[in-house]
Amino acid sequence: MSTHFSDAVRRSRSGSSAILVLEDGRTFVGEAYGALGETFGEAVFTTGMTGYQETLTDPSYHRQVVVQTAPQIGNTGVNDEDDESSRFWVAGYVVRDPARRPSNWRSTGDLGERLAAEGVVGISGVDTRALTRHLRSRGAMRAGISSVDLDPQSLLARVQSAPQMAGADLSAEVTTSSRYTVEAAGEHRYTVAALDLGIKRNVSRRLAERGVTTHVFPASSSIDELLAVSPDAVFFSPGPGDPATADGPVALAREVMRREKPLFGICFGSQILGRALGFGTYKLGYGHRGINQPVLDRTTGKVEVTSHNHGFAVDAPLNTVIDTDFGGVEVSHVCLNDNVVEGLRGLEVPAFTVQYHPEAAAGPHDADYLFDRFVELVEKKG
Ligand SMILES: NC(=O)CC[C@H](N)C(=O)O
Repeated sequence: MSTHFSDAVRRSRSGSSAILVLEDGRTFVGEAYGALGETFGEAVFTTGMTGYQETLTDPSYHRQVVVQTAPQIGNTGVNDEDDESSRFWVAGYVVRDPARRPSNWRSTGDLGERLAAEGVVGISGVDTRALTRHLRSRGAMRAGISSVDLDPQSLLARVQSAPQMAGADLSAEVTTSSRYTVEAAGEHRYTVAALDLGIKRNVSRRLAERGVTTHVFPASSSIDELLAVSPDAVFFSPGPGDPATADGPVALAREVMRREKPLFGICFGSQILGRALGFGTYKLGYGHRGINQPVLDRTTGKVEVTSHNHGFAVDAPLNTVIDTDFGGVEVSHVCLNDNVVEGLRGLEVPAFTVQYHPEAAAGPHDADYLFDRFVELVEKKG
């Protein structure tokens, strides 16, 4: 460790020191936040000003070191209502200024303590603006956080041998071990079989509000297992990892479409459906993560402000009807920041997808209508 560097480590504000090392060698010094220890993952930034609890519990962040661009994190503590799954999933957590004293009427605890209890190794006191600009110009990359080894060179060697996100097949690590059911709220109207590739609770909640009973299935389920609950429709969930690895779910999506069951896919589910229709997927430079991404719904001409969390995207031509094994398909939604494909729609097969998060949690509710569209598709089919 250079003298200059150890001085910086000693100067850190309080508690234990920690370092963050990116795979290109860029290093940030700060304080340990959450659990003490060492962790590795893909460094990505999210721009949401609210919703850190939903972010931390979103399974799609599995194996990612999440950088919050919002400078103050933890102000409203944690509560018993906002978890999007049964645990924290992020591989590591990077913030600038953690709240010393959380305050909110729903708060039941402190974020730093919850991070520690969940075993999430984090770092605070980081210049998250500089880090974000670095990731934005160089791209998302592997990173390590350590409060046990403060030597950047030795940490860098381990960062460089950590697994990449490209090629990562993570569904089996986040999916439910057995099937469970989320009952419709009020009168039951329809039954949906949902493939859990890393589902968020708000998806089944949004469906339940519309009279849908959702049976949530493990990622490795077969078409016969799905059909055994006599679903009116099938849903493919969001989830972590590289869609290029998801051959099992891609084959399943083709089976669903062959049977002309209505099919809706969100995010990872959208990428899988894209592949099932014959499109490729690719890795974005630094991804879309935040809750104010503008998306154009080309079927209505309306712009919606939406919640995103994706590092990969579907490669499909924007301005034409595309001929696929399942008939004509068009790009229904695009991101207005960069023209990335944000949704697909079958013109003959009853299937559609969005690459972003109509379930929000966190985020605005502009895209809530997509759950209505799903139910309308089921109605039409029935
Ligand atoms: N939220 C998601 O479903 C993410 C999908 C995929 N893992 C990506 O990063 O693009």
